Amino acid sequence: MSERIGFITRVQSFSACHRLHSKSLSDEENKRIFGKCNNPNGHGHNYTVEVTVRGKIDRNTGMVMNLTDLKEYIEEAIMKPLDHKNLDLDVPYFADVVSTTENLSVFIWDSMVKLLPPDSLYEIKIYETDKNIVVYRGE
Ligand SMILES: Nc1nc2c(c(=O)[nH]1)N=C([C@H](O)[C@H](O)COP(=O)(O)OP(=O)(O)OP(=O)(O)O)CN2
Ligand SMILES: [Zn+2]
Repeated sequence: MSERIGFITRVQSFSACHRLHSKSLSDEENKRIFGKCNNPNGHGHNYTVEVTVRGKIDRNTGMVMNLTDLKEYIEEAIMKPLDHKNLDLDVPYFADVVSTTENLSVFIWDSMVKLLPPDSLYEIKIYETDKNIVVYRGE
């Protein structure tokens, strides 16, 4: 039988607060562009992240990857740096990067890719709210 390619996804939720504010824009521009999300004292989200890994379904184990290993990588790359944090103040990456969900997806991609086997990370999908969803595939 030829090799089969599978996709596995693990879902993880975390809570964090942030403020959408760009240091390269004036206060007026920040207020105009980001509106209520530019509130000086920030606001919070219960984020849900889907991490999808692509790979060969191993003939011996029947797995693309052991989901128990994926769970540990997610703990390192997502939960430890982000859960119950102020993204802008607690995560050095966001000191000069606006903490939009697009940029958060890039941060998570860059963190996950360091832990996973080469070329295995397929997609990071983040639900910032029930209605606001961002997908990043490393491009
Ligand atoms: N392209 C992006 N636009 C916005 C982002 C983002 O990350 N990328 N983020 C925000 C705010 O941080 C915030 O998430 C918006 O929340 P809110 O408007 O409350 O969310 P909903 O649209 O789901 O709420 P409803 O008011 O119920 O529609 C803004 N833009
Ligand atoms: Zn927000």
